[in-house]
Amino acid sequence: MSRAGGPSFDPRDLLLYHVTDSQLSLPRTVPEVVEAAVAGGTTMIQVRGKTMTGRQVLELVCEVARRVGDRVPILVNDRVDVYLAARERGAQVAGVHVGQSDIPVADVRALCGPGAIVGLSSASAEESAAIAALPAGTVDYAGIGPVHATGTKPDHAQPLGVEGFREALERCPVPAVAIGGVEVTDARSLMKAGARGLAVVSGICAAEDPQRAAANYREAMGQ
Ligand SMILES: Cc1ncc(COP(=O)(O)OP(=O)(O)O)c(N)n1
Ligand SMILES: Cc1ncsc1CCOP(=O)(O)O
Ligand SMILES: [Mg+2]
Repeated sequence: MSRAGGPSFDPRDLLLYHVTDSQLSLPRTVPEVVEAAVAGGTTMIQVRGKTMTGRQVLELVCEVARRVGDRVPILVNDRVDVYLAARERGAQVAGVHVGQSDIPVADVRALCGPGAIVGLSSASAEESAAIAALPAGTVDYAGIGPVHATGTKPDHAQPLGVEGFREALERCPVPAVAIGGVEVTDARSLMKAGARGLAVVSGICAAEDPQRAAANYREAMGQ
């Protein structure tokens, strides 16, 4: 669907969605890891910096966008203000991902406009079903999880497992990625369950070779 104000969302971009983590990327920088991951087949990036200041996240988003913003969509985790400031600076940044406790997604859509890509987290069939009650075009995609327990998000909800993921996906009116402890060995079952893609933090940025890691996910997905 084409929307005024920016590029339209292509669900195929969800295929291998890398969410960044500065600590897990060490000793490499996030932009270094992102460049390697994109070379290996990552199709979308979310800059997530839970312990960083707004200023630090803004600088990071602009640097990541400068390096790969013309190749894959760059989203900002949580921070609508950072997204808007990055756009104001001319950075190629595509949207925002929020969760159930962040700024309500309808407000995110209103602030970012119709051209932004807006993602919402779901941790259950009920949260997925609630997306259908929102005005059409509010949410472009959902991040459903955690599939497995993960140390990357200490405050995560009860893990769904692949069967719980399938149930939450069945009620979801928008394309969805699986997130949370997703390893290469999960790729086939999650895609078979209907995931449009996999969202991965540590599996890519903590890997010795992030480019190879991204390529391994793509191979395991058969795409
Ligand atoms: C693709 C994707 N899905 C889910 C999340 C989790 O978002 P949220 O629940 O807001 O948690 P934080 O990431 O903000 O800790 C995500 N970031 N990306
Ligand atoms: C951001 C987020 N939301 C649910 S689980 C999670 C962290 C996923 O990280 P990892 O891929 O390292 O398990
Ligand atoms: Mg959040």
